[in-house]
Amino acid sequence: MLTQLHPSATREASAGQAFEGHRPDAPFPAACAGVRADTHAFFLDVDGSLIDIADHPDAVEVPEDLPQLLAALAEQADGALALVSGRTIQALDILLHPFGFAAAGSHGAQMRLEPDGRILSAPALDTALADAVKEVADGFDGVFAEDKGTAIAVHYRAVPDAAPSLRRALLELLRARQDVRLMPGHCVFEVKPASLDKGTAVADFMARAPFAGRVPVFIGDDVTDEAGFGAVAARGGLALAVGSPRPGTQGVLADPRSVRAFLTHLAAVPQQRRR
Ligand SMILES: O=P(O)(O)OC[C@H]1O[C@H](O[C@H]2O[C@H](CO)[C@@H](O)[C@H](O)[C@H]2O)[C@H](O)[C@@H](O)[C@@H]1O
Repeated sequence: MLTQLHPSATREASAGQAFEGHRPDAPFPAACAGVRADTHAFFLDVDGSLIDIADHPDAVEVPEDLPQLLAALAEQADGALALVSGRTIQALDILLHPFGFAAAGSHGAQMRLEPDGRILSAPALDTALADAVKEVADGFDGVFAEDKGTAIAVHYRAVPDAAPSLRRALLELLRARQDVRLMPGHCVFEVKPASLDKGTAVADFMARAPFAGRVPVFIGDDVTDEAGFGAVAARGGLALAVGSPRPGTQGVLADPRSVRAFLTHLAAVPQQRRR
């Protein structure tokens, strides 16, 4: 599924490109052998997997041809490609303009499953909780809260030493709550619905076309991706870590550049076969 946020998006994707900027620095892990665009479904984490981590969420640099590369692979996979991110789907659409990919946002609290581009969303966190989380964040110099509606990320990248006391304060705040949980990520603590994660997102996608019947592949770099790794493993799929091995992964791609090289390879193979 690829929503046309821009009228020429699908036509541009169909044209096919070489994506010359993404050459692998090293051979792909052995676990990648046999992965094909026409038989597999692709679940892709964004920050730290498709794009490099930056000092601030707004400071990330998206390689110029990444949207086009993802669109080309989505087309080769008959739409069986979804972004599975902690960011909101609206934020993903801005980063990957002009395309609106199938996506899970806010760690599964938002889902875009249908070709009409509609976003299904869990209820926003209650205002009292959101305000209390922001108050905790405001109590730490260099910490800031990113309110995503359905989840709040509390970022401490500028002050890593604050992590233990920040975590204690947030856990104390959530002590009586069963409906939300605190999830750690890269220099961030996320307050999010307890029942939704990247694993529930993968399960939702895999239950419907064009994902159903394909072998799922999840690529991610963080503890927040582990539910996604588990969901693909439960369906006979492949979990690939980025950077260093993570529990439940069968191979490691060195960095986002290597991930893009692998996706470039996958997008190119069927095109070559067709000639
Ligand atoms: O699930 P992901 O696609 O990996 O998104 C996870 C979070 O990404 C963003 O924060 C992270 O990336 C920032 C930019 O590189 C970095 O500054 C921050 O320290 C990281 O935690 C995003 O802001 C969050 O909302 C996402 O949940």
